[in-house]
Order: sequence, then C-alpha cells, then structure tokens
Amino acid sequence: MVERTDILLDDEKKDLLGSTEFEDTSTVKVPESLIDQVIGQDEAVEVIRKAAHQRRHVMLIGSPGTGKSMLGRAMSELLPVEDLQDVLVYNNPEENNNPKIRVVPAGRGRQIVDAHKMEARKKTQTRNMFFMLIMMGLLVYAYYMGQLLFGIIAAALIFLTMRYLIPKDDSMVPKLLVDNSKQKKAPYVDATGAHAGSLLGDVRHDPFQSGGLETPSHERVESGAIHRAHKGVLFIDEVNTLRLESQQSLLTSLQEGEYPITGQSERSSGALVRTDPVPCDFVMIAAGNLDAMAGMHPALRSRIKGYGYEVYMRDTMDDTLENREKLVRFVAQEVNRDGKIPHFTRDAVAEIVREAKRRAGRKGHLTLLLRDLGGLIRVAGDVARSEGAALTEMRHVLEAKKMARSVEQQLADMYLERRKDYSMFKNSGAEIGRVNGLAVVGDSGIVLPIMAEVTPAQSKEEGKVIATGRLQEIAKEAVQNVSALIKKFLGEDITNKDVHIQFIGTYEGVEGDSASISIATAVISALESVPIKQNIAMTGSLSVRGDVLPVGGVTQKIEAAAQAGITTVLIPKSNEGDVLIDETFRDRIKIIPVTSISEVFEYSFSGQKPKLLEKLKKFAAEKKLGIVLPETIPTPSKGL
Ligand SMILES: Nc1ncnc2c1ncn2[C@@H]1O[C@H](COP(=O)(O)OP(=O)(O)OP(=O)(O)O)[C@@H](O)[C@H]1O
Repeated sequence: MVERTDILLDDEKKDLLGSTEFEDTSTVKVPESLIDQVIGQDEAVEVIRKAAHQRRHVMLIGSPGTGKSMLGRAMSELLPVEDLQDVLVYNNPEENNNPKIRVVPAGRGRQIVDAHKMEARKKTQTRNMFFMLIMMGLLVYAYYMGQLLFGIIAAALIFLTMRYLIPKDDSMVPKLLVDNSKQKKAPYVDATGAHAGSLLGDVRHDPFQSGGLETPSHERVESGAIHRAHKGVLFIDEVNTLRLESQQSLLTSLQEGEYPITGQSERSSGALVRTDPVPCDFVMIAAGNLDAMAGMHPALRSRIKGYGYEVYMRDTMDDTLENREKLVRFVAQEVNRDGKIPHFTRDAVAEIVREAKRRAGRKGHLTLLLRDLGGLIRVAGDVARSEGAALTEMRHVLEAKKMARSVEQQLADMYLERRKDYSMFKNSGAEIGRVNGLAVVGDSGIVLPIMAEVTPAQSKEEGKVIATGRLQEIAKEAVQNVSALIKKFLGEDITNKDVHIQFIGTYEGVEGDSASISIATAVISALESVPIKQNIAMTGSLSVRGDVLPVGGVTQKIEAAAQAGITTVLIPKSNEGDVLIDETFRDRIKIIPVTSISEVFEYSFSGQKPKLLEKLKKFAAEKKLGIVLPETIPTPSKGL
C-alpha cells in the first residue's frame, strides 16, 4: 500500500504554463468578438453560431457562471444589425383605447417623432400668438377706455388659462416604443425574473381618465422585454421562475412573432387599453439548471425542442496545455473587462491555473465555473492595486484566495469554530463507534462526525437501523445498503439489535453516499467494541462487494480535515489524482488512498482486534465480497 503525501506535487513542479510565451497578460491577444472569448464551451459556441444564422431558440442548461449569459450577448453580436426596426405607437382618434402601431427601419422612428413634435410645437406657437394678440388688443382697448387695471386682470386671466388649462395638442405625436437608433448590434435583453409587465409590456394607470385632462392612452403604453428584443436576443435565466401565465404568453409571442400590449393590472385604467399587435420577433435563450428545465411550462419546452437547440454547459474542461493557454487568455480578458486592475505576471497566472485545477475537483480537469474564477482574478487585482503594484503577482493571488471566501466557506469555518467550542469533533485518542467522516457544504469541506450505537431491538420482530441527522434520499439509501452489508460481513445475526447512526451537527443536511465507509466503520466498531482512531478522517463510497468507490470534493474534504487538526485522511484510491490541496495544508496531513473496506479498518481501528480478524477471515474465505485480507491486521504505521 502506498502512502502518498506528494500527490500532484510532481505536476506542480513542472511549469504549469508549458512553453506559452508571455511575460505578463498585457501582451496576450484577446479576440474582439465576444463569441471568440468564450472558453471551454465549444459545443455551445457552435450551437449559438448555428442558431444565430438560422434564428433558432436555444436552451442552455448548466451550472451558474459557466458563460450562459455571455453566450446570449455573443449571439446578439452575430445577428444582422441591418434588420433592426423601430416601433412607434400612435393615438387612435376613433378608438382611444386601441392605439395603433407602426414599424419603421431603425433610426427612422426618432425622426418621425421629432417631425411630429415640431409640428405640434408650431401649432402651439400659432395658438399662443393668437392669444397674445387678444391680450394686447384687450390692454390697448382698456387703456383707451381708462380701465387699465381691469385690462391687466383680464389679460392675466387669459394668460393663465392659456398656460395651464388648455392642454398642449400633442396627442398626435407618436411615442417611440422601441428605439434602435443607437444600436450598433442587435439588441440583447435580459428578462430574468421579469414580472408580467416588464416582460410583456404594460399600460400605465391614468388617474384623470376623462374631462380633457387625461393622458392619451398611447402615451401610457410601455414596451416589454419581448418587444425591445425584436430582431435580437431575449435571454431568460431560471425560466421556471416566471409565472405560468407569463410563460404561456411568452410562448404565444414566440409563435406569433407579435404581441399586443395591454395593462397588466386588472384594476388599473391601463387594462382597458390594448394596442394593435407589436412585433417581437426575437431569438430566445432560455437558461438555467436542470431544475429550471423541470419547472418549465411543457409547451414552452417542447417549442424550444422542436424549433431550436438544447445544450448542456460543461463544468470542467480537460487539463491540456491548450486549455491552460485559454485560461491565460481568460485572465487577460477579465483584466481588460475590469479596466482598473493591473495585468498578471506569468507566476500569478500559473497560480490561477492551479486554482482552476483545484476547483475542478476532478483528475486531469480545469474548472469552467469561470465567473467565480473571474471573481478571484478581480480580488487579486484589487489587492495589487491597493498596494500600488504595477502588475498582479502570485502573492496577490494567494492573498486573494484567503479573502475571496464564498459564503459556504465562511459557513464551514463558522461550523468548525462552533464544533471546536463544544468539542464536537476530536482529533486524538481512540473511541468506540465514532468516526470522523467528511462532507462538502457548497464548495467547502467539513468534518462530519458519525456515531454508531448498538442496542437490543425495541421491536420484538426485528432490529432496525435508525439514522438521524437530516439525511436526505441518497444518504438514507446509503445507510440501508451499508447496514445490509455489515450484517453479511459480520456473518452474525444482528436482527435482534437496533443500530443507531447519528450524523452530528448536520444543520445543513446530509446528501450523497460518500459517508458510507465511515458509517460501516462506525457500526462495526460499535458492534465489535473496537476503538477507532480519532486522528483519522475518511471519505469514500462503499460497494456491496466491500470496494471503496470514488466520491466528489476530496480536496476540500482533506483541507477541512487538516484544518480540524486531523493528521491522516483515507480517500478512495480512484480519487488519488483529484487531490490538489493548498500548500498551507500539505505538511499537516497524510493522505492514504484505499481500495477496500478492510484497508479502512486496518488504518482506522486501534489496538488488537482478534475477534474481528477472525470474522473477516471467515468472510473472505467464503469469497462473498472479494476482500483481500492481510495475514494479520498489522500495527498501523508510524503517525497513525
Ligand atoms: N465560458 C466562459 N468563457 C469566458 N468567460 C466566462 C465563461 N463563463 C463565464 N465567464 C465569465 O464570467 C462572467 C459571468 O458569466 P455568465 O454571466 O455568462 O454566467 P452564467 O452562466 O450566465 O451564470 P448565471 O446563470 O448565474 O447567470 C462572464 O461575463 C465572463 O466574464
């Protein structure tokens, strides 16, 4: 069995950036178009290009921060700008509540409105001139009649009437509903979380609904996101969060390519108004995670399926030199986009690449959760800037890593503190039925103590497995599977016993089966009264044959164990390559990859275990589970 403390160290000794030539990121070439800046999502990029050409809708499903909205913006750059149009809404003198719609080429709308305004202004000026002449005549007449005071009062009254009571006649001036005059590319409209009004358009309420003081209804019409996205891209993240009625209306607008605007609030005077259909010929990008897809209106989903593309965004990309070079470009892109932070030195970029490997949590991969990585780049740049440094260096990135902790990491630290306060976990000595398991909360690891206790069965018929600690589906199943295995494993009838398994301090709930080797160890320890070393923590999934299978988040788990003062951690051998622990922890923890549950026992049980060994041998002899056993359970090696 190999003990590894140097996992991935060899790899780090190599230059992470290979022969990529650059001194700092200021010399790295960044492509101009947004679509060429997208990293690691080749399939999505190809689909977006195709969909832009064919004007098809796209559904992008995947983790947040992988570039979904970036692809939406990129698509808008690919759509032809010549097709853009302006939309005007006009008063309808015959039916005030049914404003008329006119579509003109982009830029023309503003000219039309200006021309109408000019005309209305001229009309008002002529009218004002007329009133002025009357006032002057009145004053002259009053002067000659010796009634100047009366004349002044009358003129003032005429002036006030003209100024405040006679409304300006601009009811014929259309309103520019969609203005594309300044657009250099097709519009990109983000309608994430939009309520009905902002998505589909609205008509404002008018408190003065009659008597000549009312605002003409066409002036109260407001465009919706679907109209502003006409000939462009409508991006909706978490499409399932839109109300079902809104999704239904969205579907209608997709099918028709036009959608009238009406007041969305039933009790408002706006609800009486309904315009002619307003064009909304957009390409939709619906984004979200798998839940979003499940919660989506089925008809809307099938429309996208039938008339568009669906892509699953990737979370990681292969760790090749070519992809590392793309990350170099990513750093340059993010620095340029920020505009304030200094460029990165080669070493600083190497540290970012290392972090991308670490965050991938998978052997031979680099993370594509690039928004988060971009966050780290900005914090590092800010640290450098606050020091007045000309370039962002590696030490700034290391400093930023300490500062840019996610809420989950902060939460994990809080739990750690709390557990320390109440001595909830141990890192020395040995104890029966108690294991330091490991789990991941968000993107942070935590030590998750698991206790097992065996008591005579409460029910007469059969003993039960009782697991507590807010276990969710998969975790519950894991507990059941492990207990079945243990019964088989020990070859002992434990049907007359209740096995209590408690996950301690799991306020955040437990999901997954990565604690199954810990559960097995805790239960067997409790059944056989063999103490477990508390300086050891472990993670791994257990097959029904007794093999230790891979789990997720090993790096974070190992770091959490080290932070809790644990000195040895057992991980599945197949996860060996995924380990990329932070330098600060490297000397503090020994990592032992294991392949079978017997190895787990070998390392974690303390003292002599003749009875257990006997059982294991018998068990192996029956070859039920294919476990290879040592001749004797050895005294564990130094430091364990
Ligand atoms: N694949 C990528 N290539 C280059 N940059 C990326 C990529 N993914 C994310 N980024 C960077 O992260 C930023 C945020 O990403 P974006 O908003 O597109 O993610 P998203 O998938 O839409 O997330 P959410 O679903 O949370 O909105 C981008 O503006 C860009 O700077």
